[in-house]
Amino acid sequence: MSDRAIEEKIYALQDQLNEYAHAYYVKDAPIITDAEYDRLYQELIQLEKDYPAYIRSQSPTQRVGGVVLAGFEKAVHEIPLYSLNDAFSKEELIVFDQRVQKALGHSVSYECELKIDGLSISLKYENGQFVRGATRGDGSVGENITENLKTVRSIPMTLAEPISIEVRGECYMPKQSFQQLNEKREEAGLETFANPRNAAAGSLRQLDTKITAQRNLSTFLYTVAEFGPLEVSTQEAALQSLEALGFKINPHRRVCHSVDEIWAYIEEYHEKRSSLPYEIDGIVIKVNQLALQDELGFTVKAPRWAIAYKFPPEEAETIIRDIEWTV
Ligand SMILES: NC(=O)c1cc2c(=O)c3cc(F)ccc3oc2nc1N
Repeated sequence: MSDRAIEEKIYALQDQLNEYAHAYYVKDAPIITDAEYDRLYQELIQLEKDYPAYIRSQSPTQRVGGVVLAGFEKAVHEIPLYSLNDAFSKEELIVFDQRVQKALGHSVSYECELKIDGLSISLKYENGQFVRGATRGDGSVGENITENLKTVRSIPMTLAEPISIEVRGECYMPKQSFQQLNEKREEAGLETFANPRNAAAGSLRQLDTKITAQRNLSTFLYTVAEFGPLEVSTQEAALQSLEALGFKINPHRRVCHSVDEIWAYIEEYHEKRSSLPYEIDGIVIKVNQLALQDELGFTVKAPRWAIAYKFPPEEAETIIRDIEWTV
């Protein structure tokens, strides 16, 4: 075969395996069997060994890590990552809604999303290529964990469009992976992680990225640092654009038009919480229209156009149930 033909064969195989991985890790909808994927993957491993010149950074073989870092560099966030104000009752949501309506002079619709209990991350792309990944840190300066995030299979190395954009979201460890990891650590006499969030944080802070690669981390992206590159006018449309670009977006979101609708959504997912394959600690409620978000702006530490409703801690509910029982 000519060099040109070999190059084309290897690039085509890399692209094909990336498409299968996207279906599996981002869409949760595999299109071929694991055995078929492994067979093609082994074929690519052999071809890249024979022709290393054709190993591209976005090849699926580069997801397994292997870089051992000396430490993490600082990563400056040009656009700060804010935190959310919290609400713990329906009454506090009513106050939030009234404050929004008063500031805008009219009622608004809200995008409600599950509040994933993971680690905030920021992903930077230039002309469609992944160039930097960072933790939130203090909101202005985080840690550069690009090499670790390259091993997170749901994070695309190449976007569907060659745009330059910075997206933000949550990196998390699925509950099942968390249980399996702790079982292994227990057997090895290692300290176990307290919860999936700590396990995800510990996995992203590994200096040996081969270890990160084995932790089965995943992501849900939920916002862009600035909406310029996307021609969208609502949070819902922004999420659909991020999905079209190749990001993993949480499907359990809902546009609500009143606090009662928001509260119905909260009760529904408080019920469903234990059946989800990942931890959530509440619900995030955002003004859906992006122009209205801009009008409301931010306080020193948080957006005025969003609030996080936090579920009551589970153990508290157990105690209350026990007390009722003894009466
Ligand atoms: N954990 C989450 O699942 C989640 C977190 C945030 C934020 O922290 C957040 C912070 C802001 F300043 C603005 C919007 C946000 O939207 C968010 N949306 C989410 N779904």
